[in-house]
Amino acid sequence: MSEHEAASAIAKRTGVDAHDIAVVLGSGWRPAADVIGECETEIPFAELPGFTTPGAVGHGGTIRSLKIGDKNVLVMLGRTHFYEGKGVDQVVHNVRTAAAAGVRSVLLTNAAGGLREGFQVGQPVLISDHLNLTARSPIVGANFVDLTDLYSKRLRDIAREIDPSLEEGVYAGLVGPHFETPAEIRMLRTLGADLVGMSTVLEAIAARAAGVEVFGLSLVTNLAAGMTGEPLNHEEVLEAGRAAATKMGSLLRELVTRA
Ligand SMILES: O=P(O)(O)O[C@@H]1C[C@H](O)[C@@H](CO)O1
Ligand SMILES: Nc1nc2[nH]cnc2c(=O)[nH]1
Repeated sequence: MSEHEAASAIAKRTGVDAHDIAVVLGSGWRPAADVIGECETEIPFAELPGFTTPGAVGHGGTIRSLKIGDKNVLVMLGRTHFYEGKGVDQVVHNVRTAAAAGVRSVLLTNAAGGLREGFQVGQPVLISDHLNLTARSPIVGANFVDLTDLYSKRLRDIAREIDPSLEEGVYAGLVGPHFETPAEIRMLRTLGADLVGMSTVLEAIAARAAGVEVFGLSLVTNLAAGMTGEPLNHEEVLEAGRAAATKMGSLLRELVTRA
């Protein structure tokens, strides 16, 4: 199924011909959806061409259309991850659909492990750049897409106007679904990563290829493997997301308003 079929289905179901901004909510971010704005139309992924219900717990599996100020906003509660084995095109169908629906900017959020000393659980971090360690690309063929300033400085500056305490970091996108070993976290730190996750990088590349401005925001839901000596688990990730939902939802709402 093409993204154009999904975009026309969204236009038909929402009555909105073109949306301006899309927000993708990662693990544990679902409670932030209600804070971002009042839902006008909600569509289960399963009812949209080419979408599948997310396999990861904590991913809502619906798309909401709402208005924030004069902007028509798509909020995607959940995503497909590459580790689900459905291929790269399935992972990036969300942002391709958003682009086909007319959005100019996509705000990608995720739950991530914190690698940098001083990062705390519950801390949001602006993604300044990424390391794509999936060994994959959503782009096929000799289309040499430029990725400089992939994570829009314009939107990062607006986010810092909203919350000057926001720090920036480099996000390492791995396949997962296993968490990293302590040795891999030491390697990633040597490679310059500040955050580690299992999403976002392929979506960001696909959005850039579609000419859509990209913003990325990680919520540090745990310190990366080996930093505390404690084991990692997904429930801890979801709990940190729930605890930060109101703050994260408010930040995203204000960012959409000013974007
Ligand atoms: O969609 P995101 O990247 O927030 O999901 C993260 C990565 C894994 O899917 C899961 C691990 O807890 O959370
Ligand atoms: N790869 C990875 N993804 C995460 N998502 C939330 N925490 C983590 C983590 O520690 N590692």
